[in-house]
Amino acid sequence: MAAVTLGPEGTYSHRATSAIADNGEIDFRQSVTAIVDAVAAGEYDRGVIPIENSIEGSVTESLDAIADYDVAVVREIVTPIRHALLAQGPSFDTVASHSQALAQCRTYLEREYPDATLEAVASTAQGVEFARDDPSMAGIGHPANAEDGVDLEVLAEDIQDQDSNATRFFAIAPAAERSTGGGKTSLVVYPNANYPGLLLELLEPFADRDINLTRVESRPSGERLGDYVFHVDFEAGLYESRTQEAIGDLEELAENGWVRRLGSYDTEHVVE
Ligand SMILES: O=C(O)C(=O)C[C@]1(C(=O)O)C=C[C@@H](O)C=C1
Repeated sequence: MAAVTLGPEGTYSHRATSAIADNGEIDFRQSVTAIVDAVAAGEYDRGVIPIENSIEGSVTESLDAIADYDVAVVREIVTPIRHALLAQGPSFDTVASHSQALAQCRTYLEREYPDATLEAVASTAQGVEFARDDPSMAGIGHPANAEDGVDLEVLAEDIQDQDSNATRFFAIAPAAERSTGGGKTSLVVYPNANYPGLLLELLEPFADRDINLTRVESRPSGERLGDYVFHVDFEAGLYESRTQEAIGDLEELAENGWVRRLGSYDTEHVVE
């Protein structure tokens, strides 16, 4: 199975992909949108993208990409994120990492390196590559990146603001692989309407059928200010009649917009 994820080698996305790629080939892209684009075009069987972090919240580029492209979500992968600070030595003036990782280590960086310049780069592993090439830079990423090629020093481990730091990834597939089986389902709803009580009406079909929502996130539709697309995740499969009924209600409410079924899936917890 050929899979694609955020590169270069050694990102957390790469680690999550290894857990589902069955020793198949893994290729890399520099952005989430490029990954979703490649899977939608049928170039890969699977793509793995970060969706949500327990400290920093949504990875908004991922939410927008799965709303914009026709792909299926076939699995969710939850993995702990334990960051290390890696450099050639203790004298550096710039810390480079993915914006999510820099934000997850905000308290540590403000306390220990208040004068360092923070540089957001495409991924954690990319930041570590910069540190490998340049003694004035440090990177934040998984500690295993220190051993790859020229050794880097692990200056500190477990520098994330919360010990329980975890990120949720989606495994995506070409749209034809959308499944109705699984314990969870994700939808994207664009009501294209704005009136008092709209959000309440969108949630009632789930409450009425005893379906537990696990996440509701709004993203700007891009059409006009104050107009939103809603990402809704819940604990039921598309195969269930209560889910089909709830989606039927949503489709009536969104008669001027659309409801996209991303698919049903199960969760995998990856600890390493
Ligand atoms: O840069 C990486 O290593 C990634 O896989 C991206 C990413 C993210 O976008 O959230 C994944 C997990 C961590 O939360 C930090 C960064």
